[in-house]
Amino acid sequence: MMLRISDLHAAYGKAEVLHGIDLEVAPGEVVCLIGRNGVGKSSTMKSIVRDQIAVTGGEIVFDGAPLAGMRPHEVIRRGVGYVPEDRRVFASLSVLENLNVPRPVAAAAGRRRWTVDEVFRLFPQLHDYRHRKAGVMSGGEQQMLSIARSLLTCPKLLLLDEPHEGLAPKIAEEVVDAIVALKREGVSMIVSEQALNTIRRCADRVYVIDRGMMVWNGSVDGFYADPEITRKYLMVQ
Ligand SMILES: Nc1ncnc2c1ncn2[C@@H]1O[C@H](COP(=O)(O)OP(=O)(O)OP(=O)(O)O)[C@@H](O)[C@H]1O
Repeated sequence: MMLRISDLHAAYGKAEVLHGIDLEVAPGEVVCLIGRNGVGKSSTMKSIVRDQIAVTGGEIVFDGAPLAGMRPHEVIRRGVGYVPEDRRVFASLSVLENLNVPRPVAAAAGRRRWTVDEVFRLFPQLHDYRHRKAGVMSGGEQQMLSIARSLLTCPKLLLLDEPHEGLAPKIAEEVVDAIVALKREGVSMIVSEQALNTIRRCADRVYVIDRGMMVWNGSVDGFYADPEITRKYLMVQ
């Protein structure tokens, strides 16, 4: 397994928000994590990269090694790319300057190496806008930039937190195109979503989370075959 999360508990201060999450990602697999607003999708990703949240129980093993006790930059250096929901591009820097922020990663065994030229090939629009300040670009362009920047850390596993949020359908489709292209390159991914429509084209398996617990997992087809799952865990009640 590329990633194995077992019985994960995590908290903000004293408030536990994850109550025993299990999740696995095989090499090259795209797993979709879905659930309503506030159920713990972002918290699950933050727990993997040790970002702002305290892991209070359970285990996360990435690429054969437990991540316990690591700082965020160490997790990223080991090969986890993280594209947070708020994208965190540097608004006053140009596209090119944003892409020069990650320190170049030395080629490591089993890791696909990405260069700025290659990410421009994946996102030609970013090349056209390379001298433009990130702050004036659209949400979709900023999303592409955030993904492009994380690729420069040469991840084996990419965490995309609601990459389609707030994007027009056409732009959201372009993000899915990029996910499909990355999948072809062998990058494993966890993509969080509030609904499954945009991810249908690229997900291998689905995990449904509700109030800090994993309530269902299975194939994309299995998910669609059971409308009760959507009714129970995804519709606004
Ligand atoms: N920094 C924080 N401090 C305290 N509580 C938080 C913090 N961030 C999130 N929470 C709480 O943790 C729970 C899970 O939130 P999380 O952001 O993981 O949900 P989500 O499924 O990703 O939803 P969203 O669509 O809002 O991103 C929520 O109850 C939320 O209010």
